[in-house]
Amino acid sequence: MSLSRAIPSFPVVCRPAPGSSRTRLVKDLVPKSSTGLPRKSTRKLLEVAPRGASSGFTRDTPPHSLRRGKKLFRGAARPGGEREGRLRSLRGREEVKIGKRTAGKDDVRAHAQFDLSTPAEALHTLPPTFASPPLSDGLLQSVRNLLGPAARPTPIQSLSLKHLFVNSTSDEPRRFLLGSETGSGKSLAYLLPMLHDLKTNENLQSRRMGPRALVLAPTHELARQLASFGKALVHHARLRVQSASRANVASGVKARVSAAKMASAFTGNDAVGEFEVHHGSATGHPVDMLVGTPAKLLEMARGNGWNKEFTEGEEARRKKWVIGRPEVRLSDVEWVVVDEADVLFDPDFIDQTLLLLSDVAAARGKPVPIISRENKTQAPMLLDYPFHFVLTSATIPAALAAHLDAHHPSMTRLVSPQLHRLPAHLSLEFAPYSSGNRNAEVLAKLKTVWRDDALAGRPRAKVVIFTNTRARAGEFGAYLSEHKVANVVVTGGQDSKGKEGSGLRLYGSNRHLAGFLKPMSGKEGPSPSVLPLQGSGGGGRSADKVGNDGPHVLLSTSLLARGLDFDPSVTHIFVLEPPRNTADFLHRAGRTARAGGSGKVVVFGKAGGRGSGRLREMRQRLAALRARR
Ligand SMILES: Nc1ncnc2c1ncn2[C@@H]1O[C@H](COP(=O)(O)OP(=O)(O)OP(=O)(O)O)[C@@H](O)[C@H]1O
Repeated sequence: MSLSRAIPSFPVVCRPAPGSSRTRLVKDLVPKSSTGLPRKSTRKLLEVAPRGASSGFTRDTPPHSLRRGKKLFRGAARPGGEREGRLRSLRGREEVKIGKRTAGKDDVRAHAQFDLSTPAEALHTLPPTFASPPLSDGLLQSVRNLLGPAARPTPIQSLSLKHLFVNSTSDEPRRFLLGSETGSGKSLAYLLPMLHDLKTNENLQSRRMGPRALVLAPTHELARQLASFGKALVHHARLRVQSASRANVASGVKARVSAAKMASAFTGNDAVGEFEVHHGSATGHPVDMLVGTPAKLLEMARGNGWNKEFTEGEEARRKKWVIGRPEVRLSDVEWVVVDEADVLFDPDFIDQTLLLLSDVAAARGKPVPIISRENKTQAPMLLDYPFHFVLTSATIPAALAAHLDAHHPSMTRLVSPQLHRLPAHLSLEFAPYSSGNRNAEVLAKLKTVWRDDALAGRPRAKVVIFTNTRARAGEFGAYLSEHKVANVVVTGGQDSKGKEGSGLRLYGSNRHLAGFLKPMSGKEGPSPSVLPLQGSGGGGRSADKVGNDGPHVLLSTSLLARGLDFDPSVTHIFVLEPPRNTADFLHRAGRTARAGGSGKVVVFGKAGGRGSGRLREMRQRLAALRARR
């Protein structure tokens, strides 16, 4: 089959909204509204890890030793709209019934934002260790190298070990939603069964041209990190993992790579720049797992410029807009994972995501209907994708749950008991601005953190500061520079002219970001940051090796709040204004206190007057999540 024939010929009925996905992600990650599709009566399989498992990062004892029993919960069928109606009628009352228990206002608030329909008390026997089987020997070795020999699976990983490893001869597509709090190891929870399956069913003789697994992520930064993680895992399994995302280079540096080089990266030859190239193996077989944003993967599958408005006629010729050659074919794709599914199914991304999924289905010879959120009158229809389909998220907004109810009613939802909660060892401080000079107050707080570190003999904390706008990130970065505090600003709209990129303030490149991200190891042994886990929750600071000569302050918007695995040396998150919704807050806060480690979030906001309600509201919402039983 030629590459062009792999591209579906049906008309495109949905186009991504204008502006890059990256730009829109920076603006707002709010799941604004549901897809508009009516909720459907559904019966699905739900299972939670036991509550006693806590965050699950215990190293010495199996995390599930406190299990109280076992039971597979099958959620009762829910008539369309029942939950929404129930919530409406509940608002304003002090105590209400949710399921079998009485809930307070707190629960009602939490229910309004997130899907909490998975009951918390369904208890199970789950695998307490990483073992072979079900893992292959090679994967097990990689896990031990990455996490240390004593590492135990987290609850979401135990659920995955139990349910996602199935008889490899089964043709039945696996469909799962994995939900667990930030930093709880969801990447491994989907990578292990997927890589295991790819290895088990590997056939080096077949003339395969395209990837066998796609992992979708909302940002290039996350795509690159997931690809690095995947590479570390497949070291012993000898599979090929590739990031489709271009390097995030410093301002003014151009890193275009020719289509020929792109193509060669997928056939085992070398390339530079755009791709992190895994040098060709002896067999020269193409990439097994490809990670990228939906926009990037669509571009590779359909050809560069496929979504430009003017592809034919005078204007196109004038502007030299020509649809490029497809660089990758989708007919070999057996697995699709949607990481950060709540974002990729939110209104800003859902069209691209669904289009890519339908392209894969069509390329595999089983086209599915293309649904469009614009066509709200459509009846819910099943999307029976001909591949294994796994979604993961640290938050399950009601809109995502509605989409799954409507189109994937049989999808199994596996959730950890800590879903929609802050990490166990994360402390929270609210810091209302007390003067008109907000910048000075934040700087003073920063200095207090570092002074405390010095007094305690700890290495200086790295601090990630989130703002709601790019302008604010840039402005505060400039202020810090004036006060001799080196910082990096990584936002979706860096100054491409490099105007402000001089001096102490750096406009983010991969190198600068790397100083804050957890380094990847896996070949020789665990990375310094995962070896010595200290304190009750483990996850002590890494050795002072991770770019600690560079800036200790990173400023960003929501761009970096999703999925990125920050180093344990990032012990503080500053949130300069309350984010627009709780989900965004949970993701920002979750960049610290990862993998059972500890950390602190300081939330700034107006103390009084106009706009002060947002801080109060954020407090109430977080209290609601905390109070949830
Ligand atoms: N079983 C384990 N024991 C110890 N560390 C682990 C374990 N599983 C994963 N980790 C580490 O935990 C960190 C967080 O993992 P990961 O990024 O997959 O979390 P996540 O749940 O996807 O978070 P987010 O929701 O923020 O994307 C990683 O550094 C990973 O190496």
